[in-house]
Amino acid sequence: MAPISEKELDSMKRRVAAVANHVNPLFSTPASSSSSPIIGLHATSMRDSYHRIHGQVSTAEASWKIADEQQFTDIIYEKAVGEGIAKITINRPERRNAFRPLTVKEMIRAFDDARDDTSIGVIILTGKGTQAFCSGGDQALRTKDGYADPNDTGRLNVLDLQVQIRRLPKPVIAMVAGYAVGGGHVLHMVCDLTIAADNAVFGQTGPKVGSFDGGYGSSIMSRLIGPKKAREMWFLARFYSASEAERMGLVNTVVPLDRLEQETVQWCREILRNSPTAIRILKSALNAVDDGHAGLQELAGNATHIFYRTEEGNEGKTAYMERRPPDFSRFPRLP
Ligand SMILES: CC(C)(COP(=O)(O)OP(=O)(O)OC[C@H]1O[C@@H](n2cnc3c(N)ncnc32)[C@H](O)[C@@H]1OP(=O)(O)O)[C@@H](O)C(=O)NCCC(=O)NCCSC(=O)CCC(=O)c1ccccc1C(=O)O
Repeated sequence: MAPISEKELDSMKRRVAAVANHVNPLFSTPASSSSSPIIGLHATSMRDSYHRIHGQVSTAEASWKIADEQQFTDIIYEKAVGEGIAKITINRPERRNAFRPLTVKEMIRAFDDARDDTSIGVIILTGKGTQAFCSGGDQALRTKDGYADPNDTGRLNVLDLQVQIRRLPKPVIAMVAGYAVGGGHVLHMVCDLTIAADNAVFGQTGPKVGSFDGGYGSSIMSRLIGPKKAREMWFLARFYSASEAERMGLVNTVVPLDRLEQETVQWCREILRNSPTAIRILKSALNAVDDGHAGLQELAGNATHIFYRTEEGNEGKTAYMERRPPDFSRFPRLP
């Protein structure tokens, strides 16, 4: 038998831990979201039978291991030891984590890896340090074609990243400390959930610096905060505090800066003990109407994915391979 690589071993450990975390009650302090309007309900539900059986998720710090086989320079790519969480950190704090084309290319590779790793169930996107999540495209590298690394033709390759996050069949959580502005603001909006630190600042700067995002940056924003507020945010290009952003529906919760990662990891753990297939389909379902044909394709692709795992789906393939007519008669025509 071929020896198991370190990567495969890591992956196996994460899958086993996911099962263990589900069946073993892990009693610890309940998730407390000071700003959550449903805190009372959340606290009450801790006494129901689900919580008696499953307990609370652990609030222990995650232990991160670099998953950097691809030698990144502009990002840090990590996976939590023993649990299904990946973390992608934009690592240009001296530029307030502005992205250049290389940064985006590296993020795309890391997201691809996290998608393909079956032991990963949730991905955190964040920025290095506490001053910025991301300040958008690196203006020093902006050319008339878009953003270009030295000797390259310019492009707007962050648009590919936005589509990748939107279609990725696992939840992506933006963990925001400091500025999330310009294209950085669009990135957090494209993520499925946003957990903000109390020092977070949100806003679009495009109209001030001669740029705009008329794609997801406009349509998703309008869905999140409503058409009037979206116009305000783009036309005036003001900045908003974390609490204003929470009131507007731009973020899921706001926590003290020193609890940002703990809270985010706790949300990841809560997601991880739920059904991966349910989460996968819900993500595509929640995007489907807005994403039109692409949304339908994503949702329907999930149906095919599940169908391939059924006896009925398999009978068609097996019959074809055995050069015989398929026998679908044993499968009921359900009402
Ligand atoms: C983020 C700030 C508000 C932070 O202010 P402050 O804390 O005072 O720090 P500074 O001293 O300003 O900055 C420190 C240092 O970082 C450099 N820097 C910061 N942001 C950028 C940036 N975006 N590009 C290049 N460099 C940046 C800054 O120059 C300083 O360097 P020094 O050498 O120390 O002087 C503030 O920094 C700020 O307002 N930054 C600019 C924000 C901005 O306008 N971003 C660009 C918006 S446009 C965009 O992101 C387009 C993205 C895109 O590709 C796109 C294209 C097409 C469709 C959609 C999109 C999309 O939106 O994604």
